[in-house]
Amino acid sequence: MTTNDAAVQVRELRKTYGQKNAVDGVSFDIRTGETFALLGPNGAGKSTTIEILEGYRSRTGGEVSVLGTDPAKGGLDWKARLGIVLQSTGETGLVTVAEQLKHFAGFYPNPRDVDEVIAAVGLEPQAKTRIAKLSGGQQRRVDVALGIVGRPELLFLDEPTTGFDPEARRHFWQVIRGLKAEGTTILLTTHYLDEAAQLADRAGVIAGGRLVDIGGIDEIGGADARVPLVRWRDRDGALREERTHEPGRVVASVVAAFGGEPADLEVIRPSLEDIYLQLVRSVDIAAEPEEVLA
Ligand SMILES: Nc1ncnc2c1ncn2[C@@H]1O[C@H](COP(=O)(O)OP(=O)(O)OP(=O)(O)O)[C@@H](O)[C@H]1O
Repeated sequence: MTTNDAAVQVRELRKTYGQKNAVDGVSFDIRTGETFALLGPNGAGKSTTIEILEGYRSRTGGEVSVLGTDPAKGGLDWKARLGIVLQSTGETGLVTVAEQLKHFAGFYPNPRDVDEVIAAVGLEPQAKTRIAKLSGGQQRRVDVALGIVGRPELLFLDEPTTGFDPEARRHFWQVIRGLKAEGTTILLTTHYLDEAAQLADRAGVIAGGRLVDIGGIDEIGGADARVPLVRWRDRDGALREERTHEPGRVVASVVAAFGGEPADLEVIRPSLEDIYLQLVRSVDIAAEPEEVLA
């Protein structure tokens, strides 16, 4: 099932926990050098999928290839080609940031320079601080540093910026863009849709263990979901809206009809978050009767 430019291939992946279908027939590819975002609400099955790809979790069914290897059979050489930032590692060690990174760098054949990694994640002032004394967001940066110190071919980032302040998130995005430019393949999960829009080339949306959409980050939800919305308030106070490919024309005609500025006029271009929410809500509604019967 291997084609040369796919770093990850997943076919009909299934994972059950007792009666629960956590992952229910998911298929997708991640091309080499691509940043792929796996999006979905809490409990959708993202972490389970990622942990199977990382070789940390067994699967119930389906086929998986990661860098040409079945993760269930991946040895140390294969693991050394991966970088992993788990959802929460809770790095609370008594060692310093630099010591921990040096220790981890020793596990890899061709690690990055530890000082460079510390600078990349913005922890230079804390390099000699014990990890246990760092703030939550700073500890998260240590997790990210540990994920990239081995110069991975494939980097798994499971909600990497949770707890980051806004400036740290933007700094982190720059780090990821640098890794992308070097050719690193990245699988990202995040609940920050702006983060996915900033970083990902393609995305898959997973809900209830199923892939509900997949495509370029600008294609998720379909073209119709991106049609701008013009909204304004009528003279009688009612909110009016019109979806249109020509918002300028609609605004002009509304202004002309008003003979002036209409109240609460806005042109809304749906963000990835708007589109994602619509997609996930429509799946929720469709799934409701089944959930009740289950
Ligand atoms: N070890 C486990 N035993 C039983 N059920 C589990 C286990 N791990 C996950 N689940 C269940 O499987 C489903 C998928 O969980 P998963 O952690 O993969 O979701 P997720 O998309 O990563 O969610 P989040 O965004 O909250 O991290 C959930 O219903 C969860 O309760």
